[in-house]
Amino acid sequence: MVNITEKMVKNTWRTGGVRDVYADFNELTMKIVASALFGADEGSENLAQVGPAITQAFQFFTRRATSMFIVPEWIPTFDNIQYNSAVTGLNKVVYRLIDERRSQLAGSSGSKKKDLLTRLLQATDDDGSGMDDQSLRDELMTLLVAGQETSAILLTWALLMFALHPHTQELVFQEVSEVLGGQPPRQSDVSKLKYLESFIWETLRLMPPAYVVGRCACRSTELGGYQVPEGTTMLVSPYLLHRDPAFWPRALEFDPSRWMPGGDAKEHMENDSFWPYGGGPRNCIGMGFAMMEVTLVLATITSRFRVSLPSGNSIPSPRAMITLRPENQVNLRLTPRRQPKQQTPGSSFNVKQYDSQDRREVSVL
Ligand code: HEM
Repeated sequence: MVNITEKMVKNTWRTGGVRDVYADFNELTMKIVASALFGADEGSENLAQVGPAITQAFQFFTRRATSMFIVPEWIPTFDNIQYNSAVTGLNKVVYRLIDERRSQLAGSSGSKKKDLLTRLLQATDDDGSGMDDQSLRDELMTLLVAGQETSAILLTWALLMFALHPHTQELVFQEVSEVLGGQPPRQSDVSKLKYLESFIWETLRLMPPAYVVGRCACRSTELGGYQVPEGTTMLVSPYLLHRDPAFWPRALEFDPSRWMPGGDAKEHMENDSFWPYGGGPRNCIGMGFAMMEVTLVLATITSRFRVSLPSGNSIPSPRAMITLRPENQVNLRLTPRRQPKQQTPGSSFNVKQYDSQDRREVSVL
């Protein structure tokens, strides 16, 4: 994760300037998730084919989700033809990857790759049988689709929050400098970056990428005084829940310190008024991956750049599609920071330096 982010920062963002961070994060999270799932290397032909095909399939579903009339997929409209060709392209790449890896693992030297594909290919049922190609393809595609865009959106809203609440950005910078001592972040640093974690929870509270979560009643029941017939789909909105003043004091205020020790937010994780990753036994399987990814990416970026909204630009707004994604481009200014001298990592960071004068409600979003 860090290597891929460092490459983006060194190659694409090197001199800073104004960038559409939403586009950059979509590319970045595609590379990260593809590398974790099937070891697709940056610049590889496989990755070059998967990225655009996923984007095309997503655009199709987005248009579908917001369209009044749904044309069955077998009718050869322009949209359907494009979608079917994207799926065919994706299948071709994923089946080829599975084939190649199967052969490598069967060969005498095995495969050095320790990604999810290798692990799934090595997994067996109690009767000794492994997964067939279609099940493998379905697993990989589910994780790729569920794990790429959501993380890109969260990273985008996080950078926008940095720009809108500069004092939180400086606090993250101080903590990151203190903990990392000028070195790139490592997995073991994640648990030490408490303020950054709080910042991410607060971004997820106000701007949850999965703004709505569905449940289907498997039998008729009564819920909150309403009769719910079997088969009914019900939608719960984390977006509304997280902004409800009945559950959240100062609900519209962006205040990461509410998640710090002594703050009042953590109890909401237990009382079901905080649902950015859903809830119950079918909650998000990728939560740990996403939190690690977003922490490492933000730590890498914060130590190198100050993020701001270019003067004269309006605040980018969200659009509730399948996910709560930015309506348009999210152009932010990245100003390179002077690199701090390498120092011994420490832990004297103190959130009491928090300056409340600069708090601002996010009702504009
Ligand atoms: C910021 C990033 C992410 C957010 C906000 C997010 C959010 C969610 C939400 C709200 C659900 C529905 C849970 C429910 O119905 O209770 C979900 C399901 C799921 N997510 Fe994520 N997710 C993220 C990242 C990821 C990643 C990185 C992966 C995998 C690499 C992933 C894989 C999945 C899968 C497979 C499911 C379906 C689980 C099931 O039905 O059992 N997600 N996610």
